[in-house]
Amino acid sequence: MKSKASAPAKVILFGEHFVVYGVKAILCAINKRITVTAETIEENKISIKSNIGNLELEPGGEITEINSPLKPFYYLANKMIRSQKGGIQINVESDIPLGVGLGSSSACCVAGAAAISGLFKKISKEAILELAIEAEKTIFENTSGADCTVCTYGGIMEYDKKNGFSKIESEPNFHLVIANSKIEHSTKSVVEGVKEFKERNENTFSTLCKKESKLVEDVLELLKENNISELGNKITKNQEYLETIGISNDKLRKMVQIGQNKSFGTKITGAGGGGCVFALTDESNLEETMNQFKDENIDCFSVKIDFKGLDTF
Ligand SMILES: Nc1ncnc2c1ncn2[C@@H]1O[C@H](COP(=O)(O)OP(=O)(O)O)[C@@H](O)[C@H]1O
Ligand SMILES: C[C@@](O)(CCOP(=O)(O)O)CC(=O)O
Repeated sequence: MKSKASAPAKVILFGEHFVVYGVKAILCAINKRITVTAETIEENKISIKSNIGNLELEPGGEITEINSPLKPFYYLANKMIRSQKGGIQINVESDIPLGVGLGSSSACCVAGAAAISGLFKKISKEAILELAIEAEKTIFENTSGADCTVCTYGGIMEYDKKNGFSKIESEPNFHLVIANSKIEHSTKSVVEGVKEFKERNENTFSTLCKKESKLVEDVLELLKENNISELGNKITKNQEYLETIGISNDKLRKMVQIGQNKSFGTKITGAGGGGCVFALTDESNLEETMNQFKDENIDCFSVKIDFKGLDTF
């Protein structure tokens, strides 16, 4: 028996960090994917193969004792296999760069949850999402669940901690150029740095939260109108707020400047401190924007919104 699923990467378009303090963020899924194939096997083992390494263990192991980036897959396989005889072989194929804020971990957990559960029974998307969030918590306990949600449902969504997510139904036709600083970041430590900034600058931070909230409300209107150039101005504004809270650095600032030359607006996406920036473009300035990064030897690629989300085969 074989089961296969794939899930997309994601970008935070607006509101990272402020979302931690209750402000609404806007995220979208992008057309880079992780595909997971699961197969039942006769041997009593869980075997995981990926481009980042392999893991082979018997079922029934203690999850807290496993020290491997492939732990979420083991968690899922172990949970689904229960008392059944035999084992599971899992194969992971990815075109999402890892550890740079594009949600490779969430895509793994969502595709993994769907492929592995699919070996035993058909479950709803809601149930797959729930399983995926449980699996993601084995590597990042404090996940808000926003990343797994957008990987599951695809498209663009607004998200806040209190009300959860709500899909944005407009389908803006933009391209994002993603440029990778190749500096891996630790979301946890960057988030801690922002907390320290907040404690030292309570008034400034509270003003920024209000400004970000207003910006996000404006963006929701602009998305309905598909007003790309004005959306670009909001991206530039959002980047200023991210600079103020100290999550940028020389390399990211340089990359933002390069993106600004030809795109409608460029900003950091995700935690910052490293990771990626994205530049908003359409057909008219996509190539020129890509060339700006390439001329400076910065790794970049273009993506579109993925409206499909989780796909099962
Ligand atoms: N190709 C892959 N194969 C197996 N696991 C992967 C792969 N890509 C990502 N992962 C999982 O996701 C983790 C990276 O997640 P994280 O550091 O949060 O970065 P990101 O911002 O890309 O989600 C890895 O440690 C691993 O657990
Ligand atoms: C900084 C933050 O807003 C986003 C982090 O994004 P990422 O892990 O870099 O994809 C933290 C969070 O929302 O939990």
